[in-house]
This record gives sequence, C-alpha cells and structure tokens, in this order.
Amino acid sequence: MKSRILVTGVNGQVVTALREAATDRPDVELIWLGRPDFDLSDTENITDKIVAAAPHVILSVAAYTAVDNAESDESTATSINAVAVGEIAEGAARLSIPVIHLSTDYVFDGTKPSPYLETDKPNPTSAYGRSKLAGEQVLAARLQNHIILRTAWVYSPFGKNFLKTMLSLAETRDHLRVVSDQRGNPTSAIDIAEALLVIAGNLLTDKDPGLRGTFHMSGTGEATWAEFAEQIFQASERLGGPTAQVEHIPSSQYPTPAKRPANSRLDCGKLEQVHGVRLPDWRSSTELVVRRLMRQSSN
Ligand SMILES: NC(=O)C1=CN([C@@H]2O[C@H](COP(=O)(O)OP(=O)(O)OC[C@H]3O[C@@H](n4cnc5c(N)ncnc54)[C@H](OP(=O)(O)O)[C@@H]3O)[C@@H](O)[C@H]2O)C=CC1
Ligand SMILES: Cc1cn([C@H]2C[C@H](O)[C@@H](COP(=O)(O)OP(=O)(O)O[C@H]3O[C@@H](C)C(=O)[C@@H](O)[C@H]3O)O2)c(=O)[nH]c1=O
Repeated sequence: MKSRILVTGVNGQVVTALREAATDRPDVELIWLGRPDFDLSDTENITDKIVAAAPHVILSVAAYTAVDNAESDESTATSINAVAVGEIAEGAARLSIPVIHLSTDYVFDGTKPSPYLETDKPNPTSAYGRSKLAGEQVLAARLQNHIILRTAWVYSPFGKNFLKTMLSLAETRDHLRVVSDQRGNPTSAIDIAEALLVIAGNLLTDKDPGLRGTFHMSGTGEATWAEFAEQIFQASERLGGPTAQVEHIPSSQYPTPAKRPANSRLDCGKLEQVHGVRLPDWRSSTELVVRRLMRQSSN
C-alpha cells in the first residue's frame, strides 16, 4: 500500500523539493493542501479539510517565513505559524496519525557559544521566531504523536532564499556587503525533502515514542552569511555564472527590522542517532544548487 503523505503549502522551497523527491518513490502518494483553497490565515476549516484528505502522515511545512515583515505583522505570523498548527494537530488527532512539523533555528537567542541542543531553552529574538516557537508548543500540547524538526538557513533552486538573492545581486554589482557575525548551518531544501521522506517512513512503520519529539536537522558544517555568500560565488564563478567580492561587515552595518541570532548552529546528533539521518555538507549541496540554477538559466 502507498503511504499517503499530506504536505501543507504548494510553491514553497521545501514543498517543491518534496514534489521532486516523491517522483522517484512509487511507494509514496504525495498530496498537498495550499492556497487559495487551504489558507492557514483562515483557521476555520483546516481540521475538516485535513480529515477529508485522509492522509497517513502530515508534513507541516507551510509557514509565514518573511522574517522582517513579521515584525510589523506578528498577528498574521502567529495565526499561520501557531494557531493553524493547532488546527493541523487537531485534524491529525482525529485521524490518529503523526505530524512532522518544520521549525527554525530562530527560536534561539544566539547567546550560546556552541551549537544548540534540543534540550536548550528557546528564547526567540524576533516575531517570526516567537510565532514558530508558539507553533511548536501548540503542536506538542495537542498531539503526542509528533516530530518537530528545527532546520535553518534553507536554500534551493526554488522560491526565495539567500543563495538566489546573492546570485541575483551579483548580476548587477561586483561588490556586496554581507554580515559575518551571524553563524549558522546552511541547509538545502532538496536534502530536507529526502530526509523528510525517510523520517515519515520511520514513523509509519514504528510506534516507538523515542522516534517522536523535537530534533535538530540542518546541513552538516557551519558558516557565517558572508562565508556562505563566498561559497556561492566560488561555485558560480567555476560554472561561468555571476560573481561578486564579499565584504564582511558586522550586523550593525546591515540594520534589519528583525534581530537575528549571532549563533544559531544546531547540534544534529540526536537525529542521526535516533532516525539514522544526517544531511550532507552544506558546501557540496550549495554546489549542486548553483549548478542547477546555471543549467536552468542556460536552457
Ligand atoms: N526558509 C528558511 O530559511 C527556513 C525555513 N524553515 C521552516 O521550514 C518550512 C519551509 O520553509 P520554506 O520552504 O523555506 O518556505 P517558503 O517561504 O519557501 O514557502 C512558504 C510556504 O508556506 C506557504 N504559506 C504561507 N502562507 C500561507 C497561508 N496563509 N496558507 C497556506 N500556505 C501558506 C506558502 O504558500 P504558497 O505555496 O501559496 O506560496 C509556501 O508554500 C517553514 O515551516 C519554515 O518556517 C526553518 C528554518 C529556515
Ligand atoms: C541580502 C543581504 C542580506 N544580508 C544579511 C541580512 C541577514 O542578517 C542575513 C540573512 O538574510 P535573509 O533575509 O536572506 O535571511 P533570513 O530571512 O534571516 O533567513 C531566515 O529565514 C527564516 C525563514 C529562517 O527560519 C532562518 O533559518 C533563516 O534562514 O544576511 C547581508 O548582510 N547583506 C545582503 O546583501
């Protein structure tokens, strides 16, 4: 029997990568619910729509991800990232199925000098981070059969992300100023999608409560945003794409409405130990994504 996996969202980075990943998987039937029929800011009918779709597992992927906009629109961010997650949990509870929910490194305040563990106390510095933490809390309170997967710094050939912004800015500028006092783990949405299918398979075949709970899942290796930009341009230059010189600057010279954590590195050892999942090194995945974008633009 095929596993019926419901994904929230239609055009996001991870959703798009999931659609691709599922094409090679005859054992998986991916269904997705998204706007306009399924709008997470209108929390009225979410539960009923989930029950009607009758999946075996839910991947709760869709979110309000505009970090700076959330500062002036926290109520919408909270409605989508937390209230709606409660409704998704309610639908899953009615169907007695698990939910795998994506959360973020931005639940941490960044003051820890080493990578964050699942047992570390979240303390978000931004409205987006607060709304995502509230989503984690509402899910955990309403549904025992869940996994919260905190990931970070997602990039891909799809949608909007830092990697694509850098390449697009380099089309018109040969010098870019990028912050070098925020450190994290760049993570490819393509790698996340592959991992999500493995983890969903684990939950569908094993009822062990130890497989449930909160896990960190980001690309292997770490970088500052400036180092990430440099790696993007090295790959792009090798492949004949746009490049720019990166000036390392402190965050104080790149003011943004939302305050981002200085350190949001995630320790992903628990996921590897419990689910046997370790994401590839961010440098090799960056190369693959840049290569794909170059191929797309030359076609
Ligand atoms: N991007 C990142 O750097 C990181 C992301 N995450 C988390 O990973 C998950 C996936 O992120 P990513 O793929 O980058 O997200 P994107 O920003 O690429 O896409 C967001 C998705 O959410 C959907 N969405 C937004 N608002 C609504 C709404 N009101 N109703 C229904 N759907 C909505 C979008 O819908 P539509 O398809 O209509 O556009 C889209 O599918 C999110 O939960 C995010 O918080 C965690 C860490 C880092
Ligand atoms: C475009 C640009 C950004 N920056 C800085 C601003 C910011 O501190 C950092 C990253 O900027 P962005 O706005 O692209 O990324 P940001 O929206 O902070 O990305 C976050 O998104 C959410 C959804 C998450 O969950 C996080 O894990 C994280 O990936 O780079 C520069 O220094 N120079 C630049 O030219």
